[in-house]
Amino acid sequence: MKVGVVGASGYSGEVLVKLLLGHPQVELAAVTSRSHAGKPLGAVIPSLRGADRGLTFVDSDVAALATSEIELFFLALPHGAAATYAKALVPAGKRVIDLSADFRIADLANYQKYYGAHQAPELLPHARFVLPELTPDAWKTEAKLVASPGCYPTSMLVPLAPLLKAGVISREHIVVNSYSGVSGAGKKVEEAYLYVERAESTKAYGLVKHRHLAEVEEQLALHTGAPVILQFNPHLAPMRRGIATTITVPAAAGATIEALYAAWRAQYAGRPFVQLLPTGETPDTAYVTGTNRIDMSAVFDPRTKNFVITSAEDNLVKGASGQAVQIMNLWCGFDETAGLI
Ligand SMILES: NC(=O)C1=CN([C@@H]2O[C@H](COP(=O)(O)OP(=O)(O)OC[C@H]3O[C@@H](n4cnc5c(N)ncnc54)[C@H](OP(=O)(O)O)[C@@H]3O)[C@@H](O)[C@H]2O)C=CC1
Ligand SMILES: CC(=O)N[C@@H](CCC(=O)OP(=O)(O)O)C(=O)O
Repeated sequence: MKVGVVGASGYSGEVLVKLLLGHPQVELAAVTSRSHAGKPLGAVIPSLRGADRGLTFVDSDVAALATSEIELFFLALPHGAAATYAKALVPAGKRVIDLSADFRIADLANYQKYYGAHQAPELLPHARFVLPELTPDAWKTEAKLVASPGCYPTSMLVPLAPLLKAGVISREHIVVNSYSGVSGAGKKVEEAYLYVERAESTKAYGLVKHRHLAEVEEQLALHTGAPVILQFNPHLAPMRRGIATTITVPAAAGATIEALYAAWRAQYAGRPFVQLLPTGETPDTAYVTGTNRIDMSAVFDPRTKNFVITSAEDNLVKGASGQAVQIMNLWCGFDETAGLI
């Protein structure tokens, strides 16, 4: 099957390209970028020098992509831009997996509250938000367009959704602190992301209403049947990639750590990309970088009666491109783990 990456010169695009070049069932047939059109892939992504299969960047010309032989496109574009591509590709019969936020939020008013005007609201009924370990299978036949979850949302939804559903944690007073590598901000030249600003320094940002709350709260309400409100505190950490998330939440009356792990095991038994670490052992971004895994664990604090839950993932793999490949695998009937570790 021929696939293409639109926006292949960005951070998530680069990781997608590498995963797809190593995928046993697909042929990477197009890599696009407006600013690098005409350049060999290995000249723009130096880690692929000599290994770029002769691919050359083409312009991100949506009309040409819509009439190409390519069956499935990954959109690794900023939100807003992604919708304008989907608007032409989906009616042309292409499958689209969008890494941006444009189709993650089913409720248009909720999208507009955080992102402003939507460029293709007519596609929303055909789009499905898919977090493979949580989303019921119906999406595989219903979707024309799949929204891959955000990086921070993956790090919270995977731990929280089964626990809220099982009633082992409180629905209130959920506090989430996340620490992201700087690649999470995309490949942009801004003072805030310069080496001198970010090296050996950590700071909170995006308080108190980060845009990812839109999809996290919508998904938690969907999975658990009632509204959930989170306090979300994102931080920029001095690392290239990775997200470490710590969630503090009151335990439900009588809930034990064993009940918490039982709820996780019930949801994730047999899922290759969710690893449960024993209570007392905490996940580390160093051990998930380059993998499609999310590692997580929890501990009960008898003093405060809180559970403290921690997760770690690579923002560019399970938080973006690896998860998008996992979605393609499930959508196209390939092995879920094809091309992924
Ligand atoms: N970085 C991360 O950790 C994560 C990112 N995402 C999402 O994935 C998407 C891509 O993110 P990321 O890789 O970080 O972004 P980057 O800024 O690193 O890359 C963006 C890519 O899109 C292209 N592009 C930029 N503007 C436009 C436009 N208006 N029209 C067409 N192409 C454009 C750029 O190439 P050129 O300008 O040459 O065309 C580049 O290839 C975003 O929606 C982001 O929110 C999701 C999860 C995690
Ligand atoms: C560190 C950093 O700046 N992170 C980005 C989120 C990462 C991202 O790309 O957002 P999506 O997952 O929605 O695509 C931010 O806070 O806006």
